[in-house]
Amino acid sequence: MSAIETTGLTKYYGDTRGIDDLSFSVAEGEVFGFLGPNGAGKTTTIRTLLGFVAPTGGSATLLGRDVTDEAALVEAKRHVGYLPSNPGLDEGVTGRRLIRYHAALKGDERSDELLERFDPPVEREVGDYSTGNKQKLALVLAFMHDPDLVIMDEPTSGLDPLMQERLYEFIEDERSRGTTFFFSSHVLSEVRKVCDRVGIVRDGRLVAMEDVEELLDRSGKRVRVAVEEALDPADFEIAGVHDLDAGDGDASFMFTGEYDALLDHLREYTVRDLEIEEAPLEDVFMKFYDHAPAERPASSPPTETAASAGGETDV
Ligand SMILES: Nc1ncnc2c1ncn2[C@@H]1O[C@H](COP(=O)(O)OP(=O)(O)OP(=O)(O)O)[C@@H](O)[C@H]1O
Repeated sequence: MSAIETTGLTKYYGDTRGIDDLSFSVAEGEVFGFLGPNGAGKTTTIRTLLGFVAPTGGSATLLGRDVTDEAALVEAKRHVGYLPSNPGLDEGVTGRRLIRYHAALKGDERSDELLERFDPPVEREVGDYSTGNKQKLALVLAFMHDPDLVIMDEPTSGLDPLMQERLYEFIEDERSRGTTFFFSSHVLSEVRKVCDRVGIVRDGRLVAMEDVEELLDRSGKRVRVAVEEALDPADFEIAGVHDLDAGDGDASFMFTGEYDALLDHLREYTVRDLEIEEAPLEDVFMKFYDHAPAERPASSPPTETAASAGGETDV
């Protein structure tokens, strides 16, 4: 069984396209990153998966249960954690009180451990919390019932670098316990760090689905070389050289060829400096953002009228 499965999932808000014809699956135990520029449809996908808005077309299952079937969705959500991008927490109560409330709703398997890990100031009223502290409390609430699948909408927004690192470590630990993650992001470095696979959405459509390691392997390495001699582009007519920028005594390019051939070639020069590094993720992903073909025109009309949105509640 897939943790998440969508088939032709579509959501229009009136005439405005949210997502169109999304089909993908997330395997159990996988950490899946859902990437795309602003307005691409990431939040709409998450809200549709969680039943906060009804799809206009297509279907989706969470942990094998149809998200448009209310009873099935309630059952699925007992095993699902959700971290919204702006957790709308009740501001007039203490963090401790909210934790107790959530414990009564969905159970509490591990709030003590999570509080130790994320350390939000639980004795204070949530209204006095900083954005980062709200996010820490939201993390405790999202994980306290020990969910099998966790859906997170831009989880690191609002966290300082130290807390971001702590969250990445936590995701790693959870992954080794078999928890499945689906999270949206536009922070490319975090995708590199924690995701097994990424789906890239643009203008409401899925434009790529990639294994992160394979994607980086295929993209090759960035090479920078400085030599004593003057250089021109003809000096780098070697198989596997792309995006060449050759200056007077230095050159930089993407390389997908054989290293031996490159090193043999460089031996003809007096090399002053040589750097070979992983392709910058920005370059790798931007081509999907900018050039990937959309399957249909951006303004194609919905086939059915938008269904009414359900109320948004935490799970
Ligand atoms: N409630 C709504 N009513 C009307 N249009 C909406 C609504 N929510 C989203 N949209 C539209 O749907 C499209 C997808 O928006 P969505 O918020 O899902 O994108 P996103 O990828 O999450 O963007 P961001 O990274 O900026 O959060 C956008 O054109 C947006 O304007």
